[in-house]
Parts: sequence; C-alpha cells; structure tokens
Amino acid sequence: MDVIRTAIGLMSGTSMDGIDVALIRTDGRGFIERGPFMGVPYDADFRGQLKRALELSRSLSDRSERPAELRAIELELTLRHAIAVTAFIKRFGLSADAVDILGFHGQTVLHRPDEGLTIQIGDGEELARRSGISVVYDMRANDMVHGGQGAPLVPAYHAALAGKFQQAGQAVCFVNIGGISNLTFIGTDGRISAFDSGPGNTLIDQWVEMQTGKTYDPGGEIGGGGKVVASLAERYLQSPFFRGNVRRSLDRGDFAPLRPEEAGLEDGARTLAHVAAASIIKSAGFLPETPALYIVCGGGRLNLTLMAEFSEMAERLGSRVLTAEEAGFDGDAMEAEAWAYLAVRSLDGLPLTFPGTTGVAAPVSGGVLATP
Ligand SMILES: Nc1ncnc2c1ncn2[C@@H]1O[C@H](COP(=O)(O)OP(=O)(O)OP(=O)(O)O)[C@@H](O)[C@H]1O
Ligand SMILES: CC(=O)N[C@H]1[C@@H]2OC[C@@H](O2)[C@@H](O)[C@@H]1O[C@H](C)C(=O)O
Repeated sequence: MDVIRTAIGLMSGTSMDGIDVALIRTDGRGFIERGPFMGVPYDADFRGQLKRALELSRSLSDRSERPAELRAIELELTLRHAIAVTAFIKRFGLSADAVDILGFHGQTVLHRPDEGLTIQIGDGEELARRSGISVVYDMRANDMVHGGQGAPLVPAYHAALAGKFQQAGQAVCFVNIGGISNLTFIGTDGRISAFDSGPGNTLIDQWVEMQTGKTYDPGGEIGGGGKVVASLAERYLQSPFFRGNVRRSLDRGDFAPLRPEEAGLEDGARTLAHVAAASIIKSAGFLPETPALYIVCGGGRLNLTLMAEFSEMAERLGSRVLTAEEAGFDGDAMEAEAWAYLAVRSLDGLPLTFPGTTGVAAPVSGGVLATP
C-alpha cells in the first residue's frame, strides 16, 4: 500500500499578499484528506521588500545568484515562513513530529520561460533547520531542465481532485485567479491540459494601490461602479500572448500596469476586471473542448465584478461556473494544498509535471529535499 503522509504546503504567490498555509494527508496519488488552512498576510513594509526583490532580480541570469540585499530578503521570507508554520501547528493543536513534510514554494522573483530561467527565493535548508521538519522546495527547476515552462504546477493536484467530475462524465476546468490566472482542464477520459491564461489580480491590485493606497479592490466594489474602457481593454486583449497555439507561462511583469492618466479610478478597476475575465475566456479557446464546468479558485473569485463578467461570458458559451466552495473545495487553500501534495509526490519520485501541463518533453518529478 502507498504511504499516507501528513504534509503542509506553503505558498507565497505572485500577488505577494501573504503566506498561505494548508495541511493535507495524502499518498500523493488518489487519496487526499484536506485539513486546516491559515492565511498570514504580509505587512506593507515586507510587501515593499518583495517588490524590491523583483527589481533586484531583473538583471539576474543565474538562478542561484543572490546579491547581498536579495539574500537578506530571502532570509526574512524564510523566517516568516518558519514563524507561519509554528503558528499553524499551534493554532490547530498539532505537533511538529506529526508533520512528515513541508512543501515550500518560496517567492517567484523572475520567470523567463523562453530563456529557461525561473527564480524562487526561499531557503529550504534554513526552513528545515528552523522548523525541525523536512522540506521539499524548488519544485519548478527540474521541469525547465527538461524543456517545460516551469509553471503551472498545480494541475497535478487539480487532476487528483477532479475524479468525482470525471465519474459524472463532466469535463471540468479549474480556474485559478491569483496574481496571474491559470487553467487546468480535465477531460472525461482524464486528459489534462493546463496553462497560464493571462493577467489575474495583479493589474487590478497595482491600479487600486496607485490610486487609493488600498492593496486590492475589496469585493470588486470599486470596479463595480465603473464602465469598461474598450480601447484600454483591447490593448491588453490584443497582446501576442493570446495568439498562436503555443501556450507560455507568465511572469508578473509581463503585462504593463495601467497608467494613472489613462482612466478614472472606477473605470480603470472595471476595465481591468473585464480584462481578467476576458483573458480566461480567450485562453480557454485553446482547450481541447469547451468545459461543461468551471471551478474558480484564488483571490479573484472574491472580486464580484470580475466574477460576474466571467460567469456571464462563460455561460454564454454554455459552461457552468462554480466557486471552489460551491464545488466542495477551499478556493484560498488550493495552491498551498497543491504544494503539500506535490511535496509528497516528490518524496516518492512521482511526476509533478506532464507534457499537457508545462509542455515538458515527458512526465518529470522535481523538488529538492532538505532535512533538519
Ligand atoms: N475580498 C477580496 N475582494 C477582492 N479581491 C480579493 C479579495 N481577497 C483577495 N483578493 C484578490 O486576490 C489576490 C490574492 O489572490 P491569491 O492569494 O489567489 O493570489 P496568489 O496566490 O498570490 O497568486 P498566484 O496564484 O498568481 O500565485 C489579492 O491580491 C486580491 O487582488
Ligand atoms: C513562475 C510562477 O511562480 N508562476 C505562478 C504564477 O501564479 C499563477 C501562475 O503564474 C502559475 O503559473 C504559477 O503558480 C501556480 C501556483 C502554479 O505553478 O500552478
């Protein structure tokens, strides 16, 4: 029988809003028992440091290079993850001994798939030392070595969750609306097709922060009061990213922020919510078939303006749209759970990525193991 392990996944995503911590028990295959979730938001000062880390990384060409200032931020990020793990264990009455493995994403600071370069900061060895728990980290690199895009990696987990829909004869598509959006289509025959679909919340967050100092559009209320500025929306939607049949993974900086003089606050937020929704639909045109059902995860599902636009567009094409919660999942925990699942797969040498997910030549495993 396959070993069932207790794993905690740690995700600091492209929105740079905090650390998601989730526990699952899994055999890294079909058995998944979902446990508690906790979000640990970053303060403004540390978000500023992460933005600085992106700047510092722009000129790097070697993924292990760490100029002193970047290294200091990496250590601070690692320390915050260690504190988050301790707090999680305490809050849910667990003990560190009962946790077999941590799946540590770190923070992506540069992603240039065309150059075979992806850099995540986060020191797995240091996290293992501080937490006293083994850590699997750096799960994107081996995929790139084998010709993959290095992202997205969550699809292996989506596929494992999709069993009940497959049995019901439904082609389903998970949509993650994070800083960047990505899709995982799972056909009724188990066929999997996944890729980044376009800008998610990052453009909205940047716009709202620039104009108001708030870090996002709560509930989509700001955008809800505005109108779509078609010329601005088209500028994004005509990007070469949406053309051609070769899907490419995205870096946070691939779509330029809206400039302050280009729209009023509400119209800008509405336009960018429209862009996020329409990007998903445009990219879904590259799926093997129109999904019967979309399941929406990630913080973008809480932007009701974006969700209303997306639901209307998808329903017009004959698909049903559910939030992760409506489908029986946790839309905030999904990526952290996925990192826990992938860590267990890594321990067993199972593939993390597939030709249909990252474009890798053949299924490959990945990740580096650090022991305390
Ligand atoms: N209540 C809310 N209303 C509107 N938007 C929200 C709300 N809560 C979160 N968000 C949006 O969700 C974002 C965070 O989403 P999430 O945590 O899924 O992204 P991420 O994991 O950092 O990104 P990625 O999936 O690209 O790595 C926030 O930056 C914000 O834009
Ligand atoms: C390089 C990188 O960190 N990419 C992220 C980003 O955020 C969303 C999208 O772009 C996805 O491709 C990926 O994250 C998720 C967790 C993934 O790998 O599945």
